[in-house]
Amino acid sequence: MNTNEQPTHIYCLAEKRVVTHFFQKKDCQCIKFHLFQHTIGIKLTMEEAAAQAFIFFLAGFETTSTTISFALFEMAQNDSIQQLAREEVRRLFEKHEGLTYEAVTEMGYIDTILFETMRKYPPAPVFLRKCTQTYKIPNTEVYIKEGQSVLIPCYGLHRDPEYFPDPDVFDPERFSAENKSKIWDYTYMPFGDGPRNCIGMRFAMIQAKIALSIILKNLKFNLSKKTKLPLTMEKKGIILAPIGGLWLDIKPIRDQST
Ligand code: HEM
Repeated sequence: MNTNEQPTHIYCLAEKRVVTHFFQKKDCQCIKFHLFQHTIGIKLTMEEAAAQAFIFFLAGFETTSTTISFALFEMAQNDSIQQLAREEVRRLFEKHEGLTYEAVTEMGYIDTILFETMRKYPPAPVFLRKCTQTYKIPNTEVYIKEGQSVLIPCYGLHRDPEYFPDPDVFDPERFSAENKSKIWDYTYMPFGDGPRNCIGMRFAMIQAKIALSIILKNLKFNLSKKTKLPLTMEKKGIILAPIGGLWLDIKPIRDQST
């Protein structure tokens, strides 16, 4: 790092963690860190360690919380979907005696809700690639030149009526076991695609299902008048976010049989 620059918060945190924990205490984590460096044959500099910590923080936090918020927003407007999801949670909590890994993996309906939420509101609305080899798009005269940046319009593809009829309608059934296979390749990519797709995909799905199941079991929610409809999205952010936020009226469920 350039010593004239102020270290970033993430850099300081990473340095504290790596230096004190890995290098001075020489505990189990330290051995794992050295083994990892040895195995892949790469030595991480402090800046690289800080960059990795930063991308995990950026990519792993807001994306999942945004997805959970939009899922609640859609369920607040679709009471039958909210009720079906709650029934699934109750059934699986009863079957598995609480919130277990098995219960989470069997939450098929909530899976479809999350997939449909990420179709309508992909947290990363666009992502980028850099062309490494000049490529001619088949049956056209269009060339993508080496070194050229390519922007992949995930939000646009997900809302294209050619691939998703009535794209503004929230319909988890699009992702039912029967319908999922009918979706065209590369038209649905909330986690990106290829060797650099989202590394946290499985973790994100589990995390979101745990959060949603606890919320659905204990709370009932409706749309608050404070939410401005139709939603308009912030134009400057990296992660999709509605202007003015999402507001819900939330009530605790006292009688678990309702
Ligand atoms: C709903 C939640 C999430 C969504 C929608 C999401 C989406 C994405 C997308 C679109 C990319 C770019 C993929 C590409 O360019 O092909 C990405 C990359 C990445 N994501 Fe996620 N993500 C989520 C959660 C997470 C979580 C929980 C973590 C970590 C704990 C994470 C870590 C990463 C990392 C490290 C990358 C960069 C991978 C690379 O460049 O090789 N993400 N994510």
